[in-house]
Amino acid sequence: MSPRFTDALREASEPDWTASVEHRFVREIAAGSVAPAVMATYLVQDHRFVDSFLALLGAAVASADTFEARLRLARFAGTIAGEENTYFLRAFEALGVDVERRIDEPDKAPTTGFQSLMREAAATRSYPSALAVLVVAEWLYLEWARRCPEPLPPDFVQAEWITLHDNPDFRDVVAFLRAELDRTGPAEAERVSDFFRRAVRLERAFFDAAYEA
Ligand SMILES: Cc1ncc(CO)c(N)n1
Repeated sequence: MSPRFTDALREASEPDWTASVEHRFVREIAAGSVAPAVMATYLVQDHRFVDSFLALLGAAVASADTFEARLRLARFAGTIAGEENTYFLRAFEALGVDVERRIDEPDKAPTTGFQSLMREAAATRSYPSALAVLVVAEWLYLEWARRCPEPLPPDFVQAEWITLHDNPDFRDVVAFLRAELDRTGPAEAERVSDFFRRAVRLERAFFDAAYEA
């Protein structure tokens, strides 16, 4: 039996995939021991990631080939714009990150890298290319969050960052995105593989960057 298209993509993205889901950040957040300064640096950068991610999700809404997919993607965009953005604002408050810092802190290289990768994927106006980057972002995050054993850390900033990426609705989103890429990706396998590979490399670098002052 041939493997699923998305399983083959993940396999081809090693060793970066495993280095990401087993990253120091993941081990620390599972234990509730991410230093507040690291968490603040990470979340300031990630809020900008989410901005570009939403733009890419919009491109996927526009390029999807079925009404069902458009509905599912649009509902997911609602979750990010609502629940997830509210988490960021509560976390910034708890960590003492003010608006000036959120605006003034320079982008780190992986943040810039993601912004341009997502803009490039959106500009193709190809649904599978947009999906390739979306699948990496959501599947890889589910895979690390799933590995965090109970009990959750007492600090809500760390606990909710885990549960935002491991809950029934999020699992459903990942299953949907993977199924869509399995269905539409093989027709553009070369371009899709390239986007997937580059996105996984950036995920690893994004975690690394949280530890660089
Ligand atoms: C860098 C990064 N990758 C994936 C996700 C999940 O959307 C995120 N919030 N940030």
